Amino acid sequence: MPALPSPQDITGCVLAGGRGARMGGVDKGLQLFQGRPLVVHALERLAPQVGGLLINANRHADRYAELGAPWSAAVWPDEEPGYPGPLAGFLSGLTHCRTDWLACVPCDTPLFPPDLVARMAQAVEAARGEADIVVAHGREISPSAPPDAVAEMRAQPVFCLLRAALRSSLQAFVRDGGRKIDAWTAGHRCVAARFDRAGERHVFANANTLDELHDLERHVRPCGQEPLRPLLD
Ligand SMILES: Nc1nc2c(ncn2[C@@H]2O[C@H](COP(=O)(O)OP(=O)(O)OP(=O)(O)O)[C@@H](O)[C@H]2O)c(=O)[nH]1
Ligand SMILES: [Mg+2]
Repeated sequence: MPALPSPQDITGCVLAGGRGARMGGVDKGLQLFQGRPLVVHALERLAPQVGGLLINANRHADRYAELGAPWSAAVWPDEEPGYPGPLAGFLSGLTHCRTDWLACVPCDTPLFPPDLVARMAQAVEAARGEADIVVAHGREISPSAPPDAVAEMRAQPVFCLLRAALRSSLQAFVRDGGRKIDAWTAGHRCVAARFDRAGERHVFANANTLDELHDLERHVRPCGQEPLRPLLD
């Protein structure tokens, strides 16, 4: 198998299966961002990077199916009940993808890098194919923060590239009550992909509350032909 996964080897999975507790329990992926549901922004940005798409959601399956239709993105819920966390979303994606790799992104981070998947794939190649998981690393700075705001580079583990063969390991981990992403990834060959270039200060800014969502919205160019970008990088 070649060391560099190509887009056709990768299914993109938009994670929209959370409780949205900090947003008052709403279904986050359906919240509007500049007039369109967050899940649509994620699908639109991920589509050119991968061979196919799926959506992981635990509520409003019909609505997600309708929104995913332009990309033929099927909607799958968690296998485990009770909102066990993002690992359950990874598991659902690994169960239903038909490619060797799965690229996960959350639904609440509309500025994620347009070359996210290619750079995670390059990290597999840099490891000469000796990697089963790539986790994105980057800063998480709101576009509304002052220009001199600083934040540490840190793992952004819901942005990851997973080898599909990890499914049974993840299923066992989740069934045994495992919930922490890093506890699971630590048992596998895991490498980092760094997103620290000019213009990448805000790429992992995510909306966990409605205030954060509106704040993010105010500081991003209205959508046009170009991917969403912060007003000031
Ligand atoms: N499938 C699935 N995905 C989840 C679950 N919990 C969180 N996620 C996803 O993981 C990503 C990051 O989670 P959060 O930003 O905390 O979103 P959330 O869990 O909906 O929000 P809070 O309830 O406020 O923590 C989001 O894309 C969520 O949809 C879960 O139990 N199942
Ligand atoms: Mg979040």
